[in-house]
Amino acid sequence: MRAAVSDLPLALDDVSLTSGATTILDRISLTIGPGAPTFVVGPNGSGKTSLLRLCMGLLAPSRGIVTWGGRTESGPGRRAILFQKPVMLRRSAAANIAYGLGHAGCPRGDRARRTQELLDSVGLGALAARPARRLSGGEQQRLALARALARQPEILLLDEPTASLDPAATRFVEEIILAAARSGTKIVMASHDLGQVRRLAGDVVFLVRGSLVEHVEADAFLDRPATPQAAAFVRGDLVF
Ligand SMILES: Nc1ncnc2c1ncn2[C@@H]1O[C@H](COP(=O)(O)OP(=O)(O)OP(=O)(O)O)[C@@H](O)[C@H]1O
Repeated sequence: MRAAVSDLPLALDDVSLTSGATTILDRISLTIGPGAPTFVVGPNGSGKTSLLRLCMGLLAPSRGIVTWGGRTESGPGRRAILFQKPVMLRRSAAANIAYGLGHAGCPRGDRARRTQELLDSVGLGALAARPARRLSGGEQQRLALARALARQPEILLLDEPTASLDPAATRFVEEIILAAARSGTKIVMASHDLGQVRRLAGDVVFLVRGSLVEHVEADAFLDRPATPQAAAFVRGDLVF
């Protein structure tokens, strides 16, 4: 199922995104390589979702270029993206996964077995027949992760996947994300949650009002922020 070419490194070179007179992202240069999860962090409206959409190839920059493994083509490649509120098909949990597998080119004869494996891997093996839309928020997020992982992405972009989950559900989702990272999937994840940054992140991309303020190791960001904005954000002060 995997293509031979790599989408890594994912690089933004002097990238801006504008809409009319509004600058959403302002001249960002950034290289994301393989390894531990990269976290995109910043206040509301700082451009995290827009950056993830650019990284997926869902948006084209207004200026600059985005490259995947040195290539500018923005086809679906080896990437998957998961939004905060996943959209489930009006079918069973299993059918949602099977649909993802079909899209990924999984042979029909292998789909039932792979579906069960993926459901088991996110703790939903017993809920295969449950209509997906009747699952709890945390279960739906786990199902969405399994559906995204069905495509065996090289890069998995996650937009605040635990934002509306309680601590137990958050922990479950974090474990799935870590397992994916350990098995070689590059995670690029937007989050507001500094505890989550400490638990999961390798490096941090810190945005304020569409500008890249810091791109550093997570420990450095949390313990030795180099800019006043990052220091204020880490302290929990309001950053505009
Ligand atoms: N198509 C668009 N047209 C105009 N402005 C937009 C568009 N998309 C996003 N914006 C604006 O760009 C800014 C960044 O939005 P974005 O959703 O990327 O930020 P975010 O950091 O993900 O925010 P949040 O943390 O609230 O989800 C916001 O002020 C938003 O209103």
